Amino acid sequence: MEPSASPQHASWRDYYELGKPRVVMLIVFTAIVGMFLAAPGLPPPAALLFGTLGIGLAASSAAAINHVLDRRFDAQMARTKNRPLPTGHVTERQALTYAAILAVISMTLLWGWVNLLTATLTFCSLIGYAVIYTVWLKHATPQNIVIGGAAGAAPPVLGWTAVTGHVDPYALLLFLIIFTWTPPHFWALAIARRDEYAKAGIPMLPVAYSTDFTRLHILLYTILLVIVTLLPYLTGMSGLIYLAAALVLGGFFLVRASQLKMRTDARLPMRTFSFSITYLALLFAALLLDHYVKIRI
Ligand code: HEM
Ligand SMILES: CC(C)=CCC/C(C)=C/CC/C(C)=C/COP(=O)(O)OP(=O)(O)O
Repeated sequence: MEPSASPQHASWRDYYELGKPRVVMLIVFTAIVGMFLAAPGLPPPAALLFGTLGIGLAASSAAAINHVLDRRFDAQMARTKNRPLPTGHVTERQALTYAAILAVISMTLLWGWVNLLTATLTFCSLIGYAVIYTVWLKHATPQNIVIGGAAGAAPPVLGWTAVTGHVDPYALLLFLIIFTWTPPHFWALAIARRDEYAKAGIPMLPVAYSTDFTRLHILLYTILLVIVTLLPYLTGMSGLIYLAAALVLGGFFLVRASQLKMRTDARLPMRTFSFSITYLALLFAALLLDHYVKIRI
């Protein structure tokens, strides 16, 4: 075994990877947008700072637990086999200790400096992803990511409650957007990685049914997503800047999803997956911009 593969050589980079930093960055961004939308002016600095840190650390802790619980499956897939646990760079004990430290800091910040509701909901999201999705849902049903998507959709609600202390119906609209976005986001990748999921025995939609069936469902969810993204405008939460962004971005997503349905070009699934990430980042950026530069007719 290479010296670098020994647990004694776990580097900061291995720990950084355990927290799935790129996914968590977008999750944290959606939480921050929730905080800004919850406040008429600017959110209180303590809620902004400790809320952001607390939610980000909880999401990273959940991701580290996912690395531990999924280590045997990760070892079987090309996409995940170089993660810190399958390579032996980090031991299970090290990863769990790291996850526990992050979770304790997160809960201390949220409970102590934000509010109990945000701490409780964040803890539920952590358990939802790290345990309920990873251990049970992922292996139980091809609807795994539809149901498990609730944990990933929670952050804007967490951001909102960090500022107001209550769950607002507008925050639930943001939840609904991410909840509806998750199936096209993940299933596009699942088509590209279908054979690996099949090899690992994980019943993702393209494995349990077919890639054709999955392509159809990506298109159907994308149509639903475009409709759901109109709700912030229709309910008066957001103005015309947001509406224009939702329509343009939604139009591009529909084109991508339709191409994916109609063509068998092998590059399309990963292009759709990458686009889904840009889409969500820009949609939430538009919500934020619109909150401060509101144009109405
Ligand atoms: C149950 C819900 C979700 C599932 C099953 C899922 C699945 C995945 C998978 C399998 C990857 C590839 C990761 C890798 O190769 O390391 C990924 C990447 C990504 N996901 Fe998700 N995702 C979900 C929710 C979310 C949410 C809620 C967000 C953000 C709001 C998000 C943002 C991202 C980003 C930014 C990446 C790219 C990471 C990179 O560049 O390595 N995902 N997702
Ligand atoms: C606020 C809070 C605590 C939220 C936690 C939510 C969270 C971290 C969601 C991440 C979603 C995600 C990366 C799923 C990957 O699925 P997978 O684990 O099946 O993918 P993989 O095969 O890449 O590991």
